[in-house]
Amino acid sequence: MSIEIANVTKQFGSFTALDNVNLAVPSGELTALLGPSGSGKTTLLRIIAGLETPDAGSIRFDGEETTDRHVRERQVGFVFQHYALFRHMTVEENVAFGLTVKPRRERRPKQEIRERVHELLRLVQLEGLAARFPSQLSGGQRQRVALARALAVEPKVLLLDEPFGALDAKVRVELRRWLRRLHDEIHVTSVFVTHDQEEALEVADRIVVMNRGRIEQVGTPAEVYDQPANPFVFDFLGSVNLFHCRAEQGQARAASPDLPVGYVRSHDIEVERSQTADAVEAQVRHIQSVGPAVRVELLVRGTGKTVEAELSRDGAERLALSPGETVYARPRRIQTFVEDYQI
Ligand SMILES: Nc1ncnc2c1ncn2[C@@H]1O[C@H](COP(=O)(O)OP(=O)(O)OP(=O)(O)O)[C@@H](O)[C@H]1O
Repeated sequence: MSIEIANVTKQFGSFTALDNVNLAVPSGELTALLGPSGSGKTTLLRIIAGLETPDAGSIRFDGEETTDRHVRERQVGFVFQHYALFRHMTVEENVAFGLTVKPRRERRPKQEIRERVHELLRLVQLEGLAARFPSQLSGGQRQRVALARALAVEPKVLLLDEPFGALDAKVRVELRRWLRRLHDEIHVTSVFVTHDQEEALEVADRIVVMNRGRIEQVGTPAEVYDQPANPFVFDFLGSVNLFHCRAEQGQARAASPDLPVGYVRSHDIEVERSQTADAVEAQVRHIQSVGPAVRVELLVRGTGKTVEAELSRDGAERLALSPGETVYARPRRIQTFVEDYQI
């Protein structure tokens, strides 16, 4: 089921939460709505769900006008950050819930519901835990139950609002990989809200970058990361360092304060012991190991500005840097934008 969002605007009092948003969500894809807090991601998801009505614009499911349809008729499944499982029900009963509360004429026979629930528990890899209560599960297991419950009613669209937001970092990473594999199996059109760039880059087929109620860019993870449409997207998707330089086919040329500002990712800064044409002189301020990488904070000579280079452990060992030393920072890959933007 495809979703088309056309000219959607939503105000809360005088505050514009969504400002003329247009978006096409292709059928069967996993789309991430990514943006900082307050950018309108949840509001857009709730409008797709039918939990919120837009002030203007329309929502179509497979080309069919859905804007005034009740949430129940839209056939959407939800998973929220805080697993809203029924505490007094077992895992099996939780997953079966949507099927057992259907009107009698639509309800399937008990045995069929049981089979469907067990099929779903197999899918979310929780078959052995059917008889447990939510309090006897880990956070990650609860979210998988919530997902199985959402899928039980065979939704046409699956909506997930920060589904792993309340989990610790390691479980988050495991679950997002698992969600990606699950989506590859079931292919239900899914929209996923997150403010975590890494999560969006790793999980989604397509990323919608939002900012202040507007869409800044829509693209594949590689497109938004490698070809950001503007400085906001560049900034939101990773580290930013500003260099005064001229970009020639992505290569930095010279470094003088009179040249325009270019945007460089930390891992695209080369630290060298000797001066080259496109490098700036800098002093090592701080060196920090972060897992497999080493971050080096550099004070650029004559500007008072700092940049951060991210080196591999091997690279850092070869350089054997110490704080206070003079080095040369050379941007390998540089992005410039016509529009002026202050970070
Ligand atoms: N019911 C409401 N009444 C008033 N303002 C609201 C309401 N719902 C959302 N807002 C405001 O609209 C803006 C967008 O909110 P929304 O929840 O869509 O953002 P978000 O991008 O999902 O943020 P977060 O990542 O923090 O959840 C926020 O500034 C929020 O305070």
